[in-house]
Amino acid sequence: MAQYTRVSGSVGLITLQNPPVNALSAAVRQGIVNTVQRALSEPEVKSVVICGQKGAFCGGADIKEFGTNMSGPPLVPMIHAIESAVKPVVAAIEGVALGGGLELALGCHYRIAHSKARLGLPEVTLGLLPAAGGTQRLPRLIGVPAALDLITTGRHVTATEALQLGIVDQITDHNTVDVAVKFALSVAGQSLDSRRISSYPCPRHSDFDALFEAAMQKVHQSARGAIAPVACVQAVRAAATLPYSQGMEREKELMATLFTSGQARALQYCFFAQRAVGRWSMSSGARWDTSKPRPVHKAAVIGLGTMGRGIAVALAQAGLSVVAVETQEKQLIEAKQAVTGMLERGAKRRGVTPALDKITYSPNIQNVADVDLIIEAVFEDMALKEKVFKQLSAVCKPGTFLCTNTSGLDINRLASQTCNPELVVGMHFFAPAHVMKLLEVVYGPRSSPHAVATAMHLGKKIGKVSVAVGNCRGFVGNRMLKPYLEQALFLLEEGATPEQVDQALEEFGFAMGVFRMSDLSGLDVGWRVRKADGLVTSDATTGQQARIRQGHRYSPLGDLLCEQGRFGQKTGRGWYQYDKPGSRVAKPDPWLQNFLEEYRARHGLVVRRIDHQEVLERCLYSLINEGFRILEDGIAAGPEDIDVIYMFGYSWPRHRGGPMFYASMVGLARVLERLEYYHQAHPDVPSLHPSTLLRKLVANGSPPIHKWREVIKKLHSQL
Ligand SMILES: CC/C=C\C/C=C/C(=O)SCCNC(=O)CCNC(=O)[C@H](O)C(C)(C)COP(=O)(O)OP(=O)(O)OC[C@H]1O[C@@H](n2cnc3c(N)ncnc32)[C@H](O)[C@@H]1OP(=O)(O)O
Repeated sequence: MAQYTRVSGSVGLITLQNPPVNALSAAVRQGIVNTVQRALSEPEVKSVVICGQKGAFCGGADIKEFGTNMSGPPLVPMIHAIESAVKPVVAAIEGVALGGGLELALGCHYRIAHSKARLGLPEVTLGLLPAAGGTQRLPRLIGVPAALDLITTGRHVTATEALQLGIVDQITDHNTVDVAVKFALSVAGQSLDSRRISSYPCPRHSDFDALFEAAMQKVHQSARGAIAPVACVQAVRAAATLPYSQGMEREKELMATLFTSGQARALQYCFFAQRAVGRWSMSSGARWDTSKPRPVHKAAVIGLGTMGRGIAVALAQAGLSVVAVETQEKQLIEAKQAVTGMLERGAKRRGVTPALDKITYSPNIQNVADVDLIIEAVFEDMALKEKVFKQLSAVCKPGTFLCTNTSGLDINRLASQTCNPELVVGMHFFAPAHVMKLLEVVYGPRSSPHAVATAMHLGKKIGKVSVAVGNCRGFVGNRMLKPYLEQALFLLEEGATPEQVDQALEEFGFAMGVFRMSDLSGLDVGWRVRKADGLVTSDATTGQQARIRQGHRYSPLGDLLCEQGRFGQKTGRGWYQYDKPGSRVAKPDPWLQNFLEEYRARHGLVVRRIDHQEVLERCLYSLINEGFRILEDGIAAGPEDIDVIYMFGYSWPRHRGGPMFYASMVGLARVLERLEYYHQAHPDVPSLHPSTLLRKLVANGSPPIHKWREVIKKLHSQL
């Protein structure tokens, strides 16, 4: 809807009304068309102001309408009618002007923004392009390089940057609508010839060919197979090289190909999935809307290794007071230096003062006595963590939440070391902890809803996308990673090379293939865990028996590399070779080739040709299969939780919508059929055995992903 009022005698004020962000639904578009017509037809009205209700101008097209048969007036002629108006139209921008919202503002003759407003064309992040004239008007207004940057990245700009770029004409700290009305009165009757952006020539550039070639190269490098950024460059190129009307035709054509693409569906699913995870629930039935977080003003971090340092930085940057504890004197000094550097670099990037005074460093665990919440980040060793939890429980004030940054150990066991197990939750950060957006908040059987609510709330405060998950080995992310890594090793045994496996996964869209990623994380990390689990030793050294553990197929390849001191990038050798320890450029290693050949010969393994399809199916479907088991076990509340974890923590390509969404796109029947096929070929690999939930979903006619929760509920009620 849009409301129309006449203010100051001669200004028609149009207010978009569709809370919370005044998205351009069919009703809002119809409202704009009607009210603009009315304002233009009333002789008393000399100028018009468009604003949004409740402090938000407009969050763009209504994403919920995409995929439906969109009725109501289309955006392009609506904006054209505003631009062609003979009375000045002023956009009063408060809050956000994003996507179609900014395109609407670009159709107005003047734009006045509040100093706190944010503007942008984020359509690319939804697999689309700004197809309401945004790709044609913005380059004409601010030049091709700046428009390319905004349209291909989708980044939001502040009002100040928008003013510098020339997107807005004025910014104000006062009531934006009042300022806009006053301005509208002052420009009433003036010529609008120079105010219609579509009539501007696109600013020339010394070498358009080179500029667009560089832009295309840049998006190809960063897009990892996403098609929208490429279409954005093509559309801006049309603005630079064609008359406006032909440019609009090109924009429409390109949008048509994007609009119906699977990538747009995936990215729009991601948008809503990211918001859905905030509405968390626990398997006990406790939920986000009935569980109140407790305030956290002061926090402590125990253990200042890589993770602890990142966590301390993330907390301090969000304005919390932090006690950073490291009992090893030398480590404490090094950590202080490192954290100071991280805070200074971060502050420089963001143009703020570094939050150095927010952190106090201490070698003494007793100094956490007055904090509200503690995050333990000591070495990943159960005995050590148990000891620390016991100590913490004795020294902290009543009500202090005790969190652990374990990546997979049992939360319940740690909770049982404390006097108040209901205050214990996992906060699983991802490295580097001050950069990576994902936080798994892990609840054990005794964690209280308040503890979960507090950790989720804190996660949001420090800028993380937090997902609440249940307690099991590896939680959601690392539990699903296990079969994926396992398949990659089996593929090497059967004849593939690390380069081949990585290439297939990188072409799929992962930032790094499994072997390059393992080299980066350090091969010794998993080795230590496998040793603790008693998996590394075997009575046999050759033949099939040497590759069986606890009754199932096991590949000792990773263990053998570690025994050679090949821990990955940090030692200069792993699945690849590197120029020197710490170098990042991975090169195929002839040593590894020989090693694999000898290994296969020793174990009587027959090499065969493995294609990309098999690599993808075995690695991804086994991971997805585990995802179904996680849903079955109630460890994740819904597929969105898993998908968000994989997109934000494991570089799963966003344009494929997360592993569970991807499975729904491939077709559940197809995933089931391929898992059955591979399980028949490898009956000693349980992770290839299709899960009950997958079978149930297929038996139920493979319902769309938003209906899976119903099937899961039914399944749980049958158990
Ligand atoms: C046919 C097409 C022709 C022309 C091309 C035009 C295309 C477009 O305009 S595409 C849309 C472009 N706009 C965006 O991408 C903005 C999306 N929204 C956001 O980035 C954020 O929501 C926000 C910055 C506007 C606000 O952030 P925040 O304050 O953190 O709130 P939430 O993100 O939680 O959002 C609150 C609530 O609003 C829903 N919502 C937000 N934007 C839209 C939208 N454009 N359409 C529909 N719904 C929207 C969001 O889902 C939340 O709802 P729930 O709480 O129910 O999840």
